[in-house]
Amino acid sequence: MLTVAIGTKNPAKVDAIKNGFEGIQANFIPTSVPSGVSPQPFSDEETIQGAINRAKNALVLEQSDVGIGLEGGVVPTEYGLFLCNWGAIVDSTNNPIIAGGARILLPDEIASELNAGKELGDVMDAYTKQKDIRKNEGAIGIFTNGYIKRTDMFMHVVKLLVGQFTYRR
Ligand SMILES: O=P(O)(O)OP(=O)(O)OP(=O)(O)OC[C@H]1O[C@@H](n2cnc3c(O)ncnc32)[C@H](O)[C@@H]1O
Ligand SMILES: [Mg+2]
Repeated sequence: MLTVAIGTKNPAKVDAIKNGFEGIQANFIPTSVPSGVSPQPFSDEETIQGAINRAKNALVLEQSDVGIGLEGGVVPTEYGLFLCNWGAIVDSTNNPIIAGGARILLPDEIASELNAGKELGDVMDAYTKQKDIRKNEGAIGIFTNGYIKRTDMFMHVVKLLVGQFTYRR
């Protein structure tokens, strides 16, 4: 059976990966690996690099057939600060395949906290007076009023990855 190393133990990401591998029998191994980028990535490039690093680190650590990494970040634009999300999938033969997720603008009061150096996960917990928003509906779930939760958004990314991966194989 295909072994898939997952470069995180965050349940919002792990569930997205398990559900995104629709129709494929696989053994999933969530594992803690370094992203190799800052805890709060601040560009598409840095967020992509984090996703690729997680995928490669997980593959090597677990000696699996496939490694997969998901990374959240933000991107400053003239419209404000966007949430961004990226994923990467690797096997031992291929260059990583990458795919991006939905993006929405963060409210200015959240953006200013991030610009001051805080991590979105911590800011969201303080803003909502809840714990571990990042492991549950996420910022995207809060600001879309629950219409798109973090795991839904990441599952879409995972399907983009798995689809490209199986097409090329
Ligand atoms: O355990 P890991 O896999 O690291 O999961 P994480 O929730 O920290 O996720 P990322 O490292 O990919 O996200 C980078 C930062 O952005 C935060 N973040 C990203 N998306 C978020 C969301 O939708 N809701 C809350 N925090 C989010 C997260 O807490 C980190 O501070
Ligand atoms: Mg993190």
